[in-house]
Amino acid sequence: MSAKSANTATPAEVKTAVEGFRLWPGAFDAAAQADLVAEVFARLDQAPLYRPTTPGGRPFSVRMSNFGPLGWVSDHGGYRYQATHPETKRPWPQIPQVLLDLWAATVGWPAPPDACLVNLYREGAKMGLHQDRDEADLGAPVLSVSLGDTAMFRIGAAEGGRTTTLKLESGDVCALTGPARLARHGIDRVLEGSSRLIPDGGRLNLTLRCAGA
Ligand SMILES: O=C(O)CCC(=O)C(=O)O
Ligand SMILES: [Fe+2]
Repeated sequence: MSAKSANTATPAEVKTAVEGFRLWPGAFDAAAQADLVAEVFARLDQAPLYRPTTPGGRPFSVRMSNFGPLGWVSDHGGYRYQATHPETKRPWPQIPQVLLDLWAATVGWPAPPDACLVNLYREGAKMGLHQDRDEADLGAPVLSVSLGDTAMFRIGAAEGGRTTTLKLESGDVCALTGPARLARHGIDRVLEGSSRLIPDGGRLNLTLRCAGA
């Protein structure tokens, strides 16, 4: 299915080496990317980016916030979803409509997402290989939008074994579905300065999930 709602000239889904890992390169055109970045930063005024820590107490290199009824957080209490920002204690802002439309146009899951994690990568930030498994229903897909600097994304099967690396560029959309829902994945590095989309530079990643029951 095309991601027409993302304001594009019918982006095509491309085949990848990992079954269930779906990729729509250039799903957002330049104008749609700029609109989305503006919408995201306006919402971040209400829910500022912050640097979470791992349950063991190490700060993430990525700065984070969330939109939607539930937001992913991490601290000494573990990984979980909660309805409020850990620092401001306020509810997260709403998920932008364009992202809800994108979800409906791509992954075809009957329920809308209730969580949108916002990741900002700057100054060498990266994300180690991991699985997304803090959601109540691990059958629901995970959909992610890349904006700004290009990322080197690594992905491999849930069980382990060899991994594949591919570039995620600004405007690309990808999804972990079906057999790839629990795929191990991470961001090895971000190619600093490869895009001028984000004010003050960097890479923004928006990840939509069905987190609650
Ligand atoms: O930044 C990305 O593209 C991946 C982010 C991710 O895997 C996560 O937040 O769980
Ligand atoms: Fe992830």
